[in-house]
Parts: sequence; structure tokens; C-alpha cells
Amino acid sequence: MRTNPKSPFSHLHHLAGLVLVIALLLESALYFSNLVPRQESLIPALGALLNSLASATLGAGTTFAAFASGALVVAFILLPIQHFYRARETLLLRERERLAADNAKLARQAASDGLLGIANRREFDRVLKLEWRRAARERQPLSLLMIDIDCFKRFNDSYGHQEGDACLRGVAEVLQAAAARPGDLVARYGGEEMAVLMPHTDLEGASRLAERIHTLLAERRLSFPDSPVANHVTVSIGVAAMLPVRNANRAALIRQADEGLYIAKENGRNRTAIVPHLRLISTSDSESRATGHVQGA
Ligand SMILES: Nc1nc2c(ncn2[C@@H]2O[C@H](COP(=O)(O)OP(=O)(O)OP(=O)(O)O)[C@@H](O)[C@H]2O)c(=O)[nH]1
Repeated sequence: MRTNPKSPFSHLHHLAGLVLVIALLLESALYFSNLVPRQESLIPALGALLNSLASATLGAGTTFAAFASGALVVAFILLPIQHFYRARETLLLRERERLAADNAKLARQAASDGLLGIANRREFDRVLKLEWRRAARERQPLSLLMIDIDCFKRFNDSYGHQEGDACLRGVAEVLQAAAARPGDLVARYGGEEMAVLMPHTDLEGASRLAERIHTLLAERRLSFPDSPVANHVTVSIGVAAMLPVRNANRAALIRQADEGLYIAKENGRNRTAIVPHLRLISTSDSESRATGHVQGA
């Protein structure tokens, strides 16, 4: 059926349709472009605009028609679209949170030893590098304990590798209980050798921690009747401390603690050997030798 082009109702129809289409396009465009926060719907504002436009130009009857068609558009087009995008947004947010949690878990796994649950060698190297630089910046001492289970080969030979693994876990737990400061790092350095890195700690503080490890281990009494040292699991510990200098060779700290460990083993095991050099170390003197000072446990 053809409509009379001069009929005011026909103009009203076109105008209302045009306004509604523009409203719909505007709402969608704003949604897609992120120009307004998505929590703030424009729908009430657009409804009010439609109403005032219609009543100003066309009178009460047509106001109702505009309001009714606007309400239909809102109910059947705009609200479902809004609902769809909000649901999608929630889904994306959850997915992002899940990915962040997965990434954190993967990073933790990559940094820790699968058997002992303490930091692995890679993480130790990473943290040593960072702490060395920080200590140089803050002119603070950095200490290191190198810890080795005594006669562990005999332990494995006597009780088997599974018991050996349990023993390693027990020692790692003792180290974690002893190194209680938030900055301390307990790591598996390799095989049955573990390390504790202590920022802001001098030789005296590090030696106290070494003694605490011997005491806690004796209290824990991890059974080792075949040990030639004691009838429980014991460790030997090398202690070193330095005042690092940026760009200096941090391997010197490891070398010094290793030297202490060697001396502790040589002197009968189940003891601590302190390499007593709290000194500024530079690239040139990093090769110089440390002399060992032995302390019984
Ligand atoms: N069960 C178990 N054993 C390990 C692991 N890593 C290294 N070992 C064992 O640790 C033992 C280390 O032995 P050695 O280096 O000879 O030293 P030790 O017997 O502890 O003697 P001292 O260090 O001189 O007291 C070896 O038998 C390794 O097989 C591990 O993850 N699990």
C-alpha cells in the first residue's frame, strides 16, 4: 500500500525510524570503540532524547509511539547486544586471570627444583646476580653458605636412592626453617650440595645461621646409623661474605664458600669453615686466594 507523501504520520514514522537507527548505531559504535566505560549504558539517555524530540515536534500520541518503538528496540536489540558484550567481557577477564595464574605457576616451576621444592641452580644464579648488584649499590655485605651432606654416597648405598631423596628433602626443609629472613634464598646448587644466599648479612651473621643449621639438623635426627660422623645425617658448611663492587666477579664469593666447604670436609665433616674475608672485591683481586679459618660445629 502506498503512503500519502504529505501525511504528517508518514514523516513521523520516517523520523522515528531514523532516530532509532542512529541511536542503535551510536550505541554500537561506542561499545566497539571503548569511548565510554561499558558499565555506563547510554540507553536511558537515548530514550529521554527520543521522547523529548518526539514530544517537541509531534505531540502526545506520537510521543507514545516513539516511546513504544524505542522500548522495543531497547528490549529486543540494544539490551541483548549489551548483555552479549558484557558476558564476552567477563569471559575474557576470567581467561586473562587464568592465564596470569598459569604463567605465575610456570615461572615458579621453572625457578624451583622438582625434587626438593627449593630454588634451582638457574634461579640461584639469577638471584645472585641481582643481589650482588643491589649489595654493591647499597654498600651492604652479601653472604653465602655452601652446604654438603656428609657421606651421602654411603647413605644412598646403604638405604637406596628413594631414601636418599627423602633425606635430601629433609635437609632442604631444615635449611628453609633456619634461613627465615624474607631475603634469604635456599637453593639446590647441584647433586647433594645446597646453598643459602643472604643479602644484608655479614660473616658473623652467616656463621650464626650455619650453626643454627647444625643444631636444627641434630634436633631433626634424620637417621643414618652407617654414618662415620654421627648416627644421624650431618652436613659440612663453607661460609663466605663480601662487600661486592659492581662489575666485579661474583664467582669469587662462590669460590670462597666452596673453599670453606672443602676445609670443613678435610677437618672431619659435620662442621663449619669460615673464610674470613669481609672485603671489597674488585675484578683484579677476584682471582686472589682466600685462606681458610676452621670452626668446629
Ligand atoms: N638420592 C639422591 N642422591 C643424589 C642426588 N644427587 C646426588 N646424589 C648422590 O650424592 C652422592 C654424593 O657423593 P660424593 O660426592 O661422593 O660425596 P659424599 O659421599 O657425600 O662424601 P663427602 O661429601 O665427602 O662427605 C652421590 O652418590 C650422588 O649419586 C639425588 O638427587 N638423589
